[in-house]
Amino acid sequence: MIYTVTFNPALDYVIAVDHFVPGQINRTKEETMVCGGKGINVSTLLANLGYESTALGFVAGFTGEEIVRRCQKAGFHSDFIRVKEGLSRINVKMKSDEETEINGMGPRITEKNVALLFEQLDELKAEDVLVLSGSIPSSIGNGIYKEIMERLSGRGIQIVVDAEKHLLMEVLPLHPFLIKPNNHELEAMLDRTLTTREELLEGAKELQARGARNVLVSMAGDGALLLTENGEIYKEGVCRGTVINSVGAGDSMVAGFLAGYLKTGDYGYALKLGTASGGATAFSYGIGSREKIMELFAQLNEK
Ligand SMILES: Nc1ncnc2c1ncn2[C@@H]1O[C@H](COP(=O)(O)OP(=O)(O)OP(=O)(O)O)[C@@H](O)[C@H]1O
Ligand SMILES: O=P(O)(O)OC[C@@]1(O)O[C@H](CO)[C@@H](O)[C@@H]1O
Repeated sequence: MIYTVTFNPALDYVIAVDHFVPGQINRTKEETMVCGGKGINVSTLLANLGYESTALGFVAGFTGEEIVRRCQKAGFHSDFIRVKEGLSRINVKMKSDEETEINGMGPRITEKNVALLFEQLDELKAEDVLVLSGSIPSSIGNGIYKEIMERLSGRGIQIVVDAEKHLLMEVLPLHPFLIKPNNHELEAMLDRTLTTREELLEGAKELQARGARNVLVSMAGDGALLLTENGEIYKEGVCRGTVINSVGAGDSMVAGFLAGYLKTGDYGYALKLGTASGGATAFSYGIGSREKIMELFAQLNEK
């Protein structure tokens, strides 16, 4: 079974505004609400591709109940812990001349809540896959991903981590199966500018030297490169299409990559399916559909 953990799920309010001007009243010309949070996005795309997964994490209030309802509708299992106070966040994703995001803080998670999550994670079995992704609410220490990985260490569980700088840096010595920083996150982790593909590859090698098994570096409209644990290097461009909103493209890439790898064990195939999945989401409101992913996957194989 694949499990995803989203510490801070969200409803993503995705809007389009013509030429957004700060400090003034702006009006939307399009708006939609989708279920979000990185792990939930991974579960959604996996479900679109026909893969079963269970989404774990914390929800609160009426927004939390709506997230649970939407997860059910999207066709994957969820077993969220209900936090008594506060509200799951509503994150604003605005497409205008530039893409702007305002992400909420989310509810306060207590130690008792975290203990319940640990009980759930203790049930995982060898061969299960665990995806840890997204930010951690300020009420929980930043060491939580490391703590989870230490707790599960030696049990044969493949762990994928997609998170920002410190969260990711800390887990490298615990040998995550896959990490997927984007180029900006890689720069932030290594504290230097990485402009060329060669520089990005050097950066990926550094993260591998610190313990990551496979390093997938995504570069939005410039594609992605993969450094595998066998030392192979794969590069992939992007699919053709019109960008609607790229929020969740990275999560979709992780999900597509996982689905492709679990199906074939072939890294090149996994990267292609990840690329098609990232593209499908960038070209959609919300997470890409199976139909769109397959159309883009065929496009990549034309080359
Ligand atoms: N503008 C685009 N055109 C085509 N494909 C795209 C575009 N943006 C993203 N993708 C696809 O999605 C993949 C992941 O995108 P990106 O690097 O933006 O991830 P990310 O920064 O983690 O995204 P997010 O945090 O929004 O989920 C890219 O490697 C590419 O295959
Ligand atoms: O605040 P975090 O947890 O870092 O990111 C949350 C988020 O921006 O990530 C997803 C896209 O990757 C969105 O669905 C969601 O709103």
